[in-house]
Amino acid sequence: MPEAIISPSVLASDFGQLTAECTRMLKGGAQWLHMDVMDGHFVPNITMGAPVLKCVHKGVPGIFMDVHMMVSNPERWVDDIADAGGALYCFHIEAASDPISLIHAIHKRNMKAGVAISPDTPSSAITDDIGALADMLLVMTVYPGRGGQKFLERCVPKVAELRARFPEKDIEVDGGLNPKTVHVCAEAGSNVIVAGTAIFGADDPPAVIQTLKDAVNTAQAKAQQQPKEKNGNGVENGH
Ligand SMILES: O=C(CO)[C@H](O)[C@H](O)COP(=O)(O)O
Repeated sequence: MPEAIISPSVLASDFGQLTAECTRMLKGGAQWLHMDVMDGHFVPNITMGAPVLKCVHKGVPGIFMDVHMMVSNPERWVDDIADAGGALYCFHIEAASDPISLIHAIHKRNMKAGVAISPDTPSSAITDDIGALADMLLVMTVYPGRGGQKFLERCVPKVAELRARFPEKDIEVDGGLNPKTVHVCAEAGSNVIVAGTAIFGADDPPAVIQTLKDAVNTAQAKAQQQPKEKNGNGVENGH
């Protein structure tokens, strides 16, 4: 099973202290930082772009920037984000005209490729060839555009559908995640947890990071222990 990864969303950070905020999260046990890039077209908000990411990359040695591109024309920014030090380039399937070519372009720049689906997009939009080529699949559990929204539990079945089709891939969830809502996502098969408000707004962010990580590890251990489905004769299927 892919490892539990916590990726705090910088949308909930103090943007005036972005480098220090990212460093604080890594020291607190986070492995990735979720960098929310919004262009005012794909979503009704503007955050930051490659110039800011470049400064963060320079100021935070070893950072893994999990860059979530909430932009139209995601093809346009691959080189800029790669040059800025992006480690993972996640684009929205709704915004991409040729997802396969885009994934190849991302890989060519030595970044991992992520494919995101918004709440109203079915998991089937990630076709077998796209899912097989991507490194990470992102199921949004809020409408992209701003932090602090209510978790949409109706999106969780899509996590289970994707986990069944792609057992080895990283599957990320993003939006309204906290120590209460994480469990349904982890049990459905998500291993990469994005949380903004719940981590940056906490009195003890390292404790929240650990709680989220524990939820994934516990769900994975439970899934591995579950006895295989048995047929009417008490014999395990497949034997
Ligand atoms: O991509 C996002 C919104 O578009 C944010 O990453 C997401 O909403 C996380 O914030 P929070 O944990 O506060 O819900």
